[in-house]
Amino acid sequence: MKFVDEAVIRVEAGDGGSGCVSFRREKYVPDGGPDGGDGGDGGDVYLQADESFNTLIDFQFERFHRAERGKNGRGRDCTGHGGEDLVLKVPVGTRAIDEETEESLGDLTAHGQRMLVAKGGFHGLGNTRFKSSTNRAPRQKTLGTPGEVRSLKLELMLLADVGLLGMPNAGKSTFIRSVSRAKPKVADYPFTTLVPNLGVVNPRHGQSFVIADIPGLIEGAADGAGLGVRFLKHLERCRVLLHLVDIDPIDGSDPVESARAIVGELEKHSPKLAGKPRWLVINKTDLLLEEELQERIDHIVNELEWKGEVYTISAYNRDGTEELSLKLVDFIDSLPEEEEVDVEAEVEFKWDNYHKDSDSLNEDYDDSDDDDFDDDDYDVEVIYQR
Ligand SMILES: Nc1nc2c(ncn2[C@@H]2O[C@H](COP(=O)(O)OP(=O)(O)OP(=O)(O)O)[C@@H](O)[C@H]2O)c(=O)[nH]1
Ligand SMILES: [Mg+2]
Repeated sequence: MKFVDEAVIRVEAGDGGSGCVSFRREKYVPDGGPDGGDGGDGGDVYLQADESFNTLIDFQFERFHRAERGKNGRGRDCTGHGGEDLVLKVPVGTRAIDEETEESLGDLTAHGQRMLVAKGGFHGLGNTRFKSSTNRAPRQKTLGTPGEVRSLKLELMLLADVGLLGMPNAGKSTFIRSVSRAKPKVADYPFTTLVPNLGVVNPRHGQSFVIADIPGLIEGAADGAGLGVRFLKHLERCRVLLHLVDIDPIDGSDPVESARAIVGELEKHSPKLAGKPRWLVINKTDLLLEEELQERIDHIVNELEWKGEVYTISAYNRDGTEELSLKLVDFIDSLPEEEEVDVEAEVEFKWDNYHKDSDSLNEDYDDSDDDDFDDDDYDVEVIYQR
């Protein structure tokens, strides 16, 4: 399964509707007072996690998303309607990043969780608001403020329980093929896998886990060699990592050296990942005769001074793979639940002082000595003129 896990979109909140300048005009009521209503606030744009989506592929095709503008105010004290909010459904596990500042806005980690990503504009005020004892026929109004516009980078962290690590050609894709229904390409050359693959493993009825196959790592990956370490981020949420080691590499390289290189890259790139439970999985046992096999396994384990779990498999023959899957499902089930996420809580909005600007805008209007109706009319929407 090909996984689209990044998308850049543009979100535009609605502008605030403008206030209105209008005066009451009725039979037998000469000189009716001001009755221009306020505009409505612009609609906000939210991201909402939804477990029925598991890729960001829709956002690759539809990049522009705009919430509704607030309606302008009208005469007879009619306030304009607020613009409708726009809620974009994204898969659980999506992270939103501001493309310009590269600031992470937050992660959506549970179904139903919402995050505000663009705040709608604040409404403009109608002329009713400017009425005072000295100015009973004000002709001021304010315009709505523009809605926020933002370029967002969405990243989907694959929510895999088990992550596969290893050199190119170690047999990672063969392993995921043998234990799940995922069918990534397998070939006898390095860097066959170019995008992460996910597979669901179901070793026992009612118990399953998700496994992630990522492109192989090589020495220097943390500095960009090969395909680099950018795919390691997909393993950040895994509960356990499987380090696959080819027992008899076709290019004659030393499995111990290769394994050390992987651990080195992991530590260099992310101490958090390096601190996760890691199991050694020695693959391709079918390539060696039995007497040679045990010797080679012991050698690898001793040289690496490996203290943790060790498994030996032949991913190709499916030898030992079922046992490993059962151990994995039991291990994952035995772990304490991950921190509870408060689903009700909205993710904090980082620009909550946004309205400060629109408030100060209104203070600029000092109508105490503004009796001159011919004053700058440029932004006044005149509905009624005496
Ligand atoms: N004999 C034998 N060959 C295997 C076994 N597992 C994988 N292979 C072979 O090793 C080669 C590489 O396998 P892949 O599964 O593509 O390896 P990978 O780790 O996904 O490689 P990259 O995607 O390049 O990182 C293929 O030719 C497989 O057929 C095994 O258990 N025994
Ligand atoms: Mg592969």
